[in-house]
Amino acid sequence: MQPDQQPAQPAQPEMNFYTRKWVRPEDLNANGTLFGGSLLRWIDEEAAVYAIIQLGNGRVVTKYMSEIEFVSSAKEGDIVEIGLVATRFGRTSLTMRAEARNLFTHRSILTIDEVVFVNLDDDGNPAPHGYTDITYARDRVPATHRA
Ligand SMILES: CCCCCCCCCCCCCCCC(=O)SCCNC(=O)CCNC(=O)[C@H](O)C(C)(C)COP(=O)(O)OP(=O)(O)OC[C@H]1O[C@@H](n2cnc3c(N)ncnc32)[C@H](O)[C@@H]1OP(=O)(O)O
Repeated sequence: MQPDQQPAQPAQPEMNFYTRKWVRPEDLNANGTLFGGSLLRWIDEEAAVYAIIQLGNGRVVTKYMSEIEFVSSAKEGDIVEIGLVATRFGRTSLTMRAEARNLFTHRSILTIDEVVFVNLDDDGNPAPHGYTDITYARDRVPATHRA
């Protein structure tokens, strides 16, 4: 390697935007734009499904969300895309990064650097999940939810 060359950085896993939500009248705030509570509910649900698929356990709970800044909004009839990517597999937790963006304007609506879910046992206590990396298959879907 030449002295002025930087070592290659490990590739960051790409964020996938699987979910699209149509902004309905009931999702609006008094300003006539997307109600933040609706968006956070969609993100929490999406993160729960993502965590279940990654950790192979239907019993996961939201533990922590880092700072949230709404940088733009959406209006009635817009489509909001929600993206997630796992950034850290802990012992009992999974940390994800989330982004919501407006499909029509391509503008980011918000990003959340850390959304932490905890894997629970049958008694509701944190339990080791045993995973260290992202699956792109459906191989960890809990047996109770497999066809
Ligand atoms: C395909 C199949 C579909 C199936 C079908 C789908 C249905 C899809 C339905 C979706 C539906 C929506 C579902 C939404 C999910 C809720 O809305 S859950 C409701 C809101 N959340 C709660 O009620 C949780 C309340 N909190 C608790 O019960 C306890 O705090 C917990 C979670 C049991 C953890 O207890 P604790 O004493 O903090 O445990 P502790 O061992 O200290 O920490 C556990 C882990 O959390 C981490 N942690 C603790 N504190 C923090 C913190 N402040 N920040 C970051 N990490 C932390 C620790 O570092 C540790 O991680 P690891 O190092 O082990 O990896």
